[in-house]
Amino acid sequence: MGKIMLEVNNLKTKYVTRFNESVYAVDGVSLKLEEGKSIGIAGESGCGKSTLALSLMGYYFAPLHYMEGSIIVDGKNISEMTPDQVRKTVLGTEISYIPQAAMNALNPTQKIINFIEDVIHAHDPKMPKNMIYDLARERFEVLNLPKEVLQKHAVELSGGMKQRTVIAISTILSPKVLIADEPSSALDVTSQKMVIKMMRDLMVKGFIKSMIFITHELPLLYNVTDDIMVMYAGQIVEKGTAKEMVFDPLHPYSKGLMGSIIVPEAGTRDVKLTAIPGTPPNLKKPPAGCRFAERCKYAQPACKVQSIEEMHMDDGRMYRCILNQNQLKEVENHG
Ligand SMILES: Nc1ncnc2c1ncn2[C@@H]1O[C@H](COP(=O)(O)OP(=O)(O)OP(=O)(O)O)[C@@H](O)[C@H]1O
Repeated sequence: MGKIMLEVNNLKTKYVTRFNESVYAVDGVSLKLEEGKSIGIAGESGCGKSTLALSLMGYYFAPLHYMEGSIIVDGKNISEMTPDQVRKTVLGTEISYIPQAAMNALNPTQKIINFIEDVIHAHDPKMPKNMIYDLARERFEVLNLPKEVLQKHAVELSGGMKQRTVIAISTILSPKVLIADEPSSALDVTSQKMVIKMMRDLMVKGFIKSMIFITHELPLLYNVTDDIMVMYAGQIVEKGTAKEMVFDPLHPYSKGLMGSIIVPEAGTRDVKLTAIPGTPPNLKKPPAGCRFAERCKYAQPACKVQSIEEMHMDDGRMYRCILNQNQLKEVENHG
């Protein structure tokens, strides 16, 4: 096993709304990410992926609140740091986050090099301009961006270039963990894959140490991340290698998620277009039993009352269901 870059144990976070209601958006998430590895996190809209990304940085501001659990980045526990400590000692260097639609958030009045200078100077106020240029050019090369882009404004760039520029800015301090939330959803599928592969190249070249990608599209992660976790209603319901998860999902929700997605590349998998009926539960009052039970065609009476623990298998896979694979097959065949 390689060095652990990120270890998360039983992390729970919630939003507190202005009506003082709690939304339990991340409820007991654990994960381990090794140096040189990537994890993809997939799930439907509203299942807590973005909240998990925000929570992993340990940077909590109302309405998001930390409840319990630990986040350890390269041996350092960041879960109990103040936002100010996190800003100074974690963001950019330990963990860097590319939020959804980040490419549209670039201030149009600034040149690209200015963004890069700002990020570097927040961390190292004395770094001279020529060194900043060198660092920027190095990243740009891996990301296939001409150095002229450094002198341009965001509005002058195409969508793909803007996306790659955002990645260059976010990784300029060589973070140990890069978290990218739907890093490329505004692009076509081929460009999306390209963007994700470029991030991988950054990791291979040592500019970042590990990565987490968040996406709706589980198959997009195949061939791109090492492992995939499927998230549902604030919990991880399944974890396996990308290949296992795409070709042999175990949890009924992952099976449904695979079936509800059109696969971009022919031959990746036979897919029938069947959306999962129903909607995720309200996270203000999550169900006592399995959170997916209301939508699950395999559900048994016990599923709705009994809390469902993670089931760890000998081969390292995990899924959260009281039925084993034989029992699921049995239900499939005999109802
Ligand atoms: N600021 C907020 N205040 C209260 N509840 C929130 C807030 N932001 C998100 N939520 C709720 O938290 C839950 C998880 O939302 P989150 O955005 O993390 O899901 P997601 O899987 O990232 O969805 P998407 O793929 O659409 O971004 C949802 O029930 C959502 O309504």
